[in-house]
Amino acid sequence: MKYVSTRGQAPSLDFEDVLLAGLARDGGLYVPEQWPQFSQEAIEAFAGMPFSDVAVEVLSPYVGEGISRADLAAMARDAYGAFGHAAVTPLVQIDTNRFVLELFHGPTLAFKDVAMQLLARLMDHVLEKRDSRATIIGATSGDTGGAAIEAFRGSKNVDVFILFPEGRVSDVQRRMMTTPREANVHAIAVRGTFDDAQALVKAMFNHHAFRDRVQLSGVNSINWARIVAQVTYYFVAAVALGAGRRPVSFAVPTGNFGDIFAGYVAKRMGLAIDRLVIASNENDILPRTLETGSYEMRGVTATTSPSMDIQISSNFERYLFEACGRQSDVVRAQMESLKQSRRFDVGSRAFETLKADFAAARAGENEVADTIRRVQAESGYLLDPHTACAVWAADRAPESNMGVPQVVLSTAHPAKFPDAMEQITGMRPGLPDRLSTLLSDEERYPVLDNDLSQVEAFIEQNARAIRQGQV
Ligand SMILES: Cc1ncc(COP(=O)(O)O)c(C=O)c1O
Ligand SMILES: N[C@@H](CCOP(=O)(O)O)C(=O)O
Repeated sequence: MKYVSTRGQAPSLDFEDVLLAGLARDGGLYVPEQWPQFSQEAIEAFAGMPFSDVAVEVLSPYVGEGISRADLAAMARDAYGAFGHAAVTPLVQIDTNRFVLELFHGPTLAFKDVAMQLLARLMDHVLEKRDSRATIIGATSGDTGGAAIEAFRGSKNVDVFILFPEGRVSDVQRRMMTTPREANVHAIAVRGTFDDAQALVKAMFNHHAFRDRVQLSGVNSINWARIVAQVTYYFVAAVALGAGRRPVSFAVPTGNFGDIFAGYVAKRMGLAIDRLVIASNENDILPRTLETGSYEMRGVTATTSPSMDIQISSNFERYLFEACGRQSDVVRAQMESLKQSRRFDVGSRAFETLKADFAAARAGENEVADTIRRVQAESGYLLDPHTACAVWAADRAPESNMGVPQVVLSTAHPAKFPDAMEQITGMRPGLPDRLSTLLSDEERYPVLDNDLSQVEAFIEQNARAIRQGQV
């Protein structure tokens, strides 16, 4: 399988190079040249398979020859073996036709672990094979950072630097990044928003001299491997609810558009998905785009679902590329317009496709709180604020009551947001015993300005690989 850039000006790469590249050299995002197809029989045959076996089936056509099926299977078994639930991503029924897909049974209690645990093993495997090293940078609004630091801590092949917006993540999220003691992992607070941090990451990728000097790699969902590893749970959930015989709908708490794009990929591969519902919090750029056909940035509002406090949804670029018929010059112009004027028009053809592929709704802060309290009162189930946005959106999506099973992706455990949960429910959800010292462990992190040269200098000074002259 070859991968092409959404901006059409970077070389096509195979899976291993895409895995290490992160962002394409023209600033675009890699997508596969074609979408592999599964027949309905092949999809139905996933029923009853262990999660890791479905992951191998889903990833194999994307990975190609470079990594053997046996190695991929061993990495998937290892990645998912340590999850806190035997099903890895269990479904819990909370209403007649409503199911919560719990994606938070990994080490850092958020859906990011599902992809990151496998991604770390894939990267290590490829770097080991090439006798090479990488410097990984990432931006986080709270969860990607902890998942990346957990997955790569102690790795001898990589140094990890995660930028998070100062004061805009929960204490639990911050401490998951700042308390690990391994010398190869670093959390950096940036004076700014997640969008600023993500812009710094992209700027480092686009600064080719720096990129080559430190052998930059990325673990945000700009990295294709992150997306494809998230596709697995759409198949697993849909098959458990009868996929093949009937369609299933999904409501997805959305920020960087990665998780919902993974659902779109599952659909392109043959999974019968009735509705993909984009759920946003007050930072509602995507629902507004679905209404108007115009993507327009506003300031970011801090909410009780901080991981979704995002205006620039990186993976929307992948979707635009598909929706406009893979015209990279159109995407390039849209991204240029976003940079210059903080807006772009989706275009009439892509707008029609967008409205056909997705529904969208925005949950305000009161609606998030009401949803958490209502679902708890009605079913006893405790939603975290991100998942609550998705329940709210699922209730409002057109055609959400057709008798089609509705799966709400639960992207984080409520214990990651104890202050918000206490404020909303009066109860403080506790962390699992294995994290009992998290809130008292010593933290280490610098606070840097939103300034490219300052951040690059910190990375160059602190990457072991660079200091030791190994890259
Ligand atoms: C808990 C949680 N929910 C939802 C999201 C949104 O996911 P995505 O960025 O893939 O749209 C994030 C972060 O991305 C998150 O951490
Ligand atoms: N919500 C995310 C933001 C980054 O998203 P990613 O999926 O592109 O890594 C976070 O928690 O960091």
